[in-house]
Order: sequence, then structure tokens, then C-alpha cells
Amino acid sequence: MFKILVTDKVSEEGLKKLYAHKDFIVEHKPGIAPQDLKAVIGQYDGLIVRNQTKVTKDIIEAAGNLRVIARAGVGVDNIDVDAATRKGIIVVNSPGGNTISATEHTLAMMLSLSRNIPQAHRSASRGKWEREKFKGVELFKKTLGIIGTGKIGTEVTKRAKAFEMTVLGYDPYLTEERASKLGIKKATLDEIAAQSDFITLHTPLMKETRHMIDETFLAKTKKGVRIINCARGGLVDEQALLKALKEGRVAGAALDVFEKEPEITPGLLELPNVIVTPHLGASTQEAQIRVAVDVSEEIINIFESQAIRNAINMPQTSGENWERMEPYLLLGEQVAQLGIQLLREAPEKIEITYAGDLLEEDTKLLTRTIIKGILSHHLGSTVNLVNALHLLKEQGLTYNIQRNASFKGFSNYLELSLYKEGKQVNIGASIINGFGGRIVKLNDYRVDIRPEQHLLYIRHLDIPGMIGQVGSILGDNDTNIGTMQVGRKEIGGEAIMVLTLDKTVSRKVLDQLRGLIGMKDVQILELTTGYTFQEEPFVEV
Ligand SMILES: NC(=O)c1ccc[n+]([C@@H]2O[C@H](COP(=O)([O-])OP(=O)(O)OC[C@H]3O[C@@H](n4cnc5c(N)ncnc54)[C@H](O)[C@@H]3O)[C@@H](O)[C@H]2O)c1
Ligand SMILES: O=C(O)CC[C@@H](O)C(=O)O
Repeated sequence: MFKILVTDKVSEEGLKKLYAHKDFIVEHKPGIAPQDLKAVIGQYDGLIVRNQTKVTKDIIEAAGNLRVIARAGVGVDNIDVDAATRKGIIVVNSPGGNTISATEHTLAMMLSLSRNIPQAHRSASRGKWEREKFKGVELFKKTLGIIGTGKIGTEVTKRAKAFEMTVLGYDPYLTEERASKLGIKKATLDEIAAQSDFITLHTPLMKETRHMIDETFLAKTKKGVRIINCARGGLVDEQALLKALKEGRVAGAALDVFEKEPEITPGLLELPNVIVTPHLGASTQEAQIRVAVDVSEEIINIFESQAIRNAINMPQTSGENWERMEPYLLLGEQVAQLGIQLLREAPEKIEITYAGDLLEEDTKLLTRTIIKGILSHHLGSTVNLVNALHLLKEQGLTYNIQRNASFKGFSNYLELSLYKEGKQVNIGASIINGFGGRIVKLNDYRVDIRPEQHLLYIRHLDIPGMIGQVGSILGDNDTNIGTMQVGRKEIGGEAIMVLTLDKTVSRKVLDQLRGLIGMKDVQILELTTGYTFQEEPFVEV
């Protein structure tokens, strides 16, 4: 049973799949204090949060069993993703579950701001009838500057077009082609500042975007601009905004998010042209169900080893990509295990080559699988797909990927080369239709080896009687040979034998084999992943 802890208010209806699943127990501790969370987190395999719980490094370090932190929403700024990555914990979110709600909230804020709705409501509900005081402005024919034309920015665009606004978009990823498809003008930040009557922000909060609306930007804005922020608090320098509002350069601001939530910079609320909501962008019944459904499915996928769609600290995989890549992931791990055992020590350089059909695939997850397979040999179960690249870097190692378009011979091919102080190991492998994964190259030798649990790798002189002697020693010691591959480069030169065995051999047998005249090296190779004694059914093509 996997124990999942929910520490923020997350939709019960959206979590139904988790409740109903036989492998999960879901516990709720909403509002748990940080020190209490730290004390209990070690008991849980998964944690679900919205944005109230701060999942700090301290808490992550205390989380001995945790495999996943799921954010029921978009922004993961309340989670120390780096600390989670170092610990090998997957962080997932729901990137699209609240897009429409946040979009509609942005439009609601823009309309409320332009027509003074909250202020007029307050006045009217106090018995006043101040029609002149709350005269507003239309959106019709006004220019809207959208900073960040991702999911929410795009949806806001569509709705602003319905109001017949002219839309300017600024986003490093906005191309002319996409802008014209959306019916908007691609602009620079300065153009947005100079031309917009309304500016709305839809970027994540990062080093580059923190205080993007600052004194310098505000000084360039058209007088009377109205600013809407339903994205992240730190995007706007609240002190600079306060000053621009007081000076009258900015005619109004609608804010759903703040630099230090739940605090609001003193002075802002005293201004008559500032309207606020307490981070309500995603607070609709529909969005809350959607985000909870999304993270429940992701958690089930993670524990059932299915494709994960929305991991923050792992490559994304679609279900289709996962299905095509699954056999390669297994083969990649086996190649890595063989490679590192053959090298016998930690590599100083790693090279991975992809060819054939693999050139058409997203191989990021395969690369991580191979790196994980290599590192696990020395670092054990602390390595997983989340932290493999981080741990590699920590070891001061790099890897190099080659994509070989001129490779011929197999319809798909991957090769791992490991290097250490003049020593090199090369393992080539392919998925052969109808036969599954095969090792097809071992150092300089062409081979055809089905990866199995117990392998024996023998280097010897190419002299008569060697195969017989090896067979006899194994037979005398009750060790059945499954398959045997032999190879040599030249008559009388160095040759290899690779045997698959039904069980591993003892040190005594190894010593007997090593004692044979002409024997150069005998090495046991063990695969811990996905070995099979069953031939896959033949698939006609
Ligand atoms: N108020 C809420 O409750 C609420 C709800 C949902 C999302 N959000 C926030 O809204 C924001 C947008 O969410 P989304 O789902 O549209 O994200 P998204 O990832 O789909 O889009 C973000 C866009 O910002 C762009 N961007 C990044 N750096 C930029 C820069 N320096 N200048 C201009 N554009 C830049 C990216 O290229 C991307 O296109 C996020 O901060 C998210 O956390 C808030
Ligand atoms: O209400 C929430 O959970 C916050 C939503 C929003 O800020 C997000 O990033 O998804």
C-alpha cells in the first residue's frame, strides 16, 4: 500500500480515483504546521499540495520514502524542486487544469477594473448612488498588451478579440506565424509599454521575470494604462506600482497575486483604483476537480510505472511515446549494466549513440535510463530517473550523445561507450522484430546475445579445445549453458565467448576456468532488470 498525504484543500471529487484504487491510502492533514509535516513526512510515499504548503528543502530531506510531490495546480514555486530532484523525488503538476478559470478571472478583473465594479458595489451597498463617480472605460478598440502568450495568455487573447480589442503579445516563444494565427501583433516589451491601454501578465515567476513591471517599465507606459496581474506576485514591483498609481501614470490595477501573500503592500488598498482578490484565479469548482483528477492520475501512473505526462523534473512522455520506447528503456538499462560491469570501474567519459528508428524518437528518457543504469552500479538505489543527471554532474561526469544518420545494418540501434584511463568498452544493441532486445556488438566483436540474468564473458586465445574445456568445467559443476556466442578477429588471435547460464557460477568454477591454458579473462555479468527466459512470440511483418 502506498500512503499519500494531502496537506492543502484539494477537491475530494477530483481525488476519487486515488480513493478507489486498491494500492493507495489517502490521508488529509490540511493546514499542518511545517514542523509537524517534517515529523510525519517520512511515513508517506506521495504528497499532494496546492500552494499553501511550503515544501521546503528541510521537509524534503526528512522525506525518506517520498516518491512524488504533486502540485494540484500550475506554479511549483512553493516546492523546492532542486531539493526534490537531488533526492530523486518526482514533482508533477497539472499544467492545464486551471487555465480556463485563470483566464476567466483575468477577464473578470479587467472588466471590473474598467467599470469600477467592486468600488461601485461597495458604495451602492452602503446606500449611496454615485453614478458619476464610477464612470468607466470600454474595452472596445482599446489596446491590450499580453506579456506571456502561453496557455492562459492565449486564452485571454481569444476572449479579448471577442471584445474587439487590439492585442499585442510579448513572449520569447511567440513567432510571427503564431501571432498571426492568433490575430495579434508580436511586440517588444517597450512597444507594449508605449501602446497598451491595458497590460496583463501571464508568465511564470523566475529570475528573469521577477519585477519585470518595475519603475523603468512603468516610466515607459502610456499615461492612464491599467495593469492586471493574475499570474504571480513577484512579477510586479508593488512599491513601483504604488508610486505610478499615486502619480496617475497608471489609472488602475487589478491584482490577484502578491509579492508576499497573504500580505498586500501597505498603501495599495487605500487607493480607490486598485482592486484585489486573494489569489482566486484557479478557485472554481471545475478547475479544482480537474487539477485533482490530473494529479491523481499522475500519481497512479508513477506507482504503476506508466508514462508520466506532467513531471517538472523529468522528461515528458506521451502514452504513445512510452509504448514505443518501453522496449528500448529495458534494453538501455541492460546495456548500461553490462557496460559498467565490463569496464569494472567508474567511467570518466560516457558516449551514447542512437541510430535508425531511434532518430525519430524523443530519447531523453532513454538517455536518463542508461545513465541511471551506469550510476546504479556504484551508487545503488539512491539513483533514479529523476536524479540521474544531477548525480552524474555531481560526480563531475558528462555524457555525449551522437545521432548517427548514416548507420546501416539494423533498423534501430543504440551503442554505449564507456571510457576510463585508456580503457574503452562498447556495447551495441538493437530491438529485433519478433525477437526482442539483443546485444549485437561487444567491444570489437559482432554478437547476437539475448540479455539474460546470468552471463559469462570469456576472453581467450583462439586455440583448439577451448570451447570443450569450458563446457566440461561448467557441466561438471552442474551449470547448464543456455546459449553460447563465440567470436574471433583472426585465427590464433584473441577470441571471446559469451555464455548465458541458468545460474551464476561459484568462485571455485571461476578459478578453474581462469586456470585454463590460453585463458585471458573470465567475468561474470549479471543483469538485474527485465531478463527473460521466454522467447517473444514471432511477429510477421
Ligand atoms: N492566479 C492563479 O490562481 C493562477 C492560476 C493558474 C496559473 N497561474 C499563473 O499564470 C502564469 C501563466 O500560466 P500558464 O499556464 O499560461 O503558463 P505557460 O507556461 O503556458 O505560459 C507561460 C508563458 O510565459 C512565457 N514567458 C517566459 N518568460 C517570459 C518573459 N521573460 N517574458 C514574456 N513571456 C515569458 C513562456 O514562454 C510561456 O509561453 C503562471 O505564472 C502560473 O503560475 C496563476
Ligand atoms: O489556487 C491555487 O491552488 C493556486 C493556483 C495557481 O496559482 C497555480 O499556479 O496553479
